[in-house]
Amino acid sequence: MIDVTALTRTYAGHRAVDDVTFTALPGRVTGFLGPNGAGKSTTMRVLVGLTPATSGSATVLGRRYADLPNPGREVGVLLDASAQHAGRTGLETLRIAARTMGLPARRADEMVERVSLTGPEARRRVKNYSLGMRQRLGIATALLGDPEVLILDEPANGLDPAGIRWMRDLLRGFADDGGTVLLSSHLLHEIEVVADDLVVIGQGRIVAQGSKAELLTAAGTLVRSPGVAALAQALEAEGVHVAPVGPDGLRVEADPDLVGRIALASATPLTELRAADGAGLEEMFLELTADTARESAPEGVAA
Ligand SMILES: Nc1ncnc2c1ncn2[C@@H]1O[C@H](COP(=O)(O)OP(=O)(O)OP(=O)(O)O)[C@@H](O)[C@H]1O
Repeated sequence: MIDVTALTRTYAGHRAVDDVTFTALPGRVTGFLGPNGAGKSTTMRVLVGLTPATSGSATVLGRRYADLPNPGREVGVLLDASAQHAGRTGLETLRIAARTMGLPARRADEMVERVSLTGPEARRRVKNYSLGMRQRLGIATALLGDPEVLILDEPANGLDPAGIRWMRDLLRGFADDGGTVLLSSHLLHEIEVVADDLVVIGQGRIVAQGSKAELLTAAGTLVRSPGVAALAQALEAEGVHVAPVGPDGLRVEADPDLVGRIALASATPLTELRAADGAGLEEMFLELTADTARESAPEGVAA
């Protein structure tokens, strides 16, 4: 269980994290999603005591991370895979971490297997590791103490498709066994597949949160029609909010059933009518973060 309440972290007057509140529950994977610079890493750094909060609180298993007696046994953390000691081998890294946590050395060997590093890879110095191998080593370190909670910042960075699949299965299994997983990403698709709950952040502020199912439902209906203008008018006359999608489509904040009935009543032909899930979540993410993403065009400039 992770609890973040009214958390604010300011750097030189800039609110990197601004009044953020969310919970990550046991048995669920919570995806922490936002564009670059949104405040994900800062929130996670506060959670694990690497950066103090300016105000608000962040607790893991009901306590501040710094107050956990043996944090590695309770919380597995992967914040920056490139922060590992470059001159040590992977196995040495794990053995030292095991000793620090009071675990037997064989636990390190078990973790090497768990993250599918080969024997020769585990005996190679970390400076010669690929980014994907560093991520696997970082995940092995996080899992070493058999924690209840995992906090992972962009863990899929550098993993190939098979590695991403492997990590997804690992996180799913961890949550299914009752663990709490908080993982961040700036890529919706990466998170969409594995997360049960989503917390979306832009410019330090939460812009949406809820179960993936809820957020998908909130994405409404996608409808296309050769008479799209008339359809938009009919829907709006019923008090239903619409937004254009392409030349002949609308995204409608209502169920497909209601949209179909209004189309029938207004005798407007339809070429497509469906729940706007999947693509809807992506659109929602882009919309929610468009104001905050650095890629968005400045006001008054055509994109
Ligand atoms: N130590 C620091 N000093 C000053 N500003 C900082 C510091 N750490 C983070 N920031 C600023 O806080 C904001 C949030 O950064 P953060 O790294 O938390 O974002 P993020 O969502 O993790 O982004 P990314 O996806 O790029 O990793 C950014 O504007 C960043 O420049």
